[in-house]
Amino acid sequence: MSAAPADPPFLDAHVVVELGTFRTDVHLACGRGVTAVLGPNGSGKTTVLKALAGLHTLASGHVRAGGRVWSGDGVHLPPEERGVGMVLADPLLFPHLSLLDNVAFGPRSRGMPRAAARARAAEELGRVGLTDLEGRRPAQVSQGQAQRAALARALATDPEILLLDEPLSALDPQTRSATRADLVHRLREFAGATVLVTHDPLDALTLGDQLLFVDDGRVVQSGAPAEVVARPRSPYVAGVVGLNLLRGTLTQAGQDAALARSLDLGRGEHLVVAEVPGGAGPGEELLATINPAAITLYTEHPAASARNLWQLEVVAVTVTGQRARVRLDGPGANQLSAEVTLGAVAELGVVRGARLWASVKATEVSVYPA
Ligand SMILES: Nc1ncnc2c1ncn2[C@@H]1O[C@H](COP(=O)(O)OP(=O)(O)OP(=O)(O)O)[C@@H](O)[C@H]1O
Repeated sequence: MSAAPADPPFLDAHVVVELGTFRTDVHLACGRGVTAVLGPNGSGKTTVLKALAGLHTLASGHVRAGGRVWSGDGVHLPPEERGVGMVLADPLLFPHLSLLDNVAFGPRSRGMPRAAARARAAEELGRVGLTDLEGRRPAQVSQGQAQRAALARALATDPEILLLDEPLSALDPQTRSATRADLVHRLREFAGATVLVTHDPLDALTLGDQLLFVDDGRVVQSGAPAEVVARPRSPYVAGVVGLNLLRGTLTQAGQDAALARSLDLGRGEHLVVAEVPGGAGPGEELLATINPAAITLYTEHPAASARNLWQLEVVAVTVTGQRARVRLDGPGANQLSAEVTLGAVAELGVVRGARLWASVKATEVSVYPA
């Protein structure tokens, strides 16, 4: 008996766009729910959104949504014929219209009679908690309220795909946090697929059902948030989820017993680990993560010799609340980050240029196939 075929993704896209010398080549397969797209500046995130919206023509590939072809096979539907709603960092509301008329503009421009469009707008504003403010103009509401109105406007046209490009980035931290909570609530009720472009790991982890990391126009990793957080596959992804990532090969058996379970990091450096993935053989390439909080710093060579010990230079210190993130550099453990208390910063004299010893226990290293 053969298994029933899986449902095709609600949004299935292979976006190949050429902008001058920059080429984006990204596959997206999204079910209903939120796909969060992360990547460094200039990596192609907005290009993907614009291609989905029909604002860029594909050099090749396709965009299919809700069972229809939007791009590809000789088709290029203009933006207004795609079922997309878009929210950018700037809410871009018409200043001379009330919130109600701003939101009604979408359905009106798609041919809905005025009274019906206003009723639809009122319903959408109610869903983002703005009923009391629907008669106000954009200048008479807060930044967060304006952004919620922009979301209502995007959803008032009943899009199949909702595209959000850094929707919270222009908000101050407190408004951002409240608006993020509103967004989580509203998106849960949205029946289509949402593609959210963001730089903020918290946005991605709280809103995303799946994460897609893009670098230099390519997907470098995708998966469920828990999977990505546990097993980052590139330094960029590891940085976003706050882990150190090292790559090495499993040491050949039969060498020094102390190094029996270790990764050869190159340049004569080894990382001793407690466990290796089942079935991994000598010479196999592996990835290893280390939580910055698991790294201990010393000013002198510690007496109790931890197996993983490096002498490194402090290249940056950043403070968040009661803890400091210390970026260290040196041979064998390039760009290692440690997280220590502010007390330790004072005690150890952690300043840029200081040379410190950093150690991590083998049991604190998590190893998985590269
Ligand atoms: N119209 C254009 N013509 C030529 N190159 C462009 C054009 N638009 C964007 N680019 C280039 O394409 C690359 C990707 O841009 P894109 O805006 O998609 O990046 P992004 O990941 O959204 O960046 P950011 O996080 O900074 O918003 C960049 O190198 C950018 O300079």
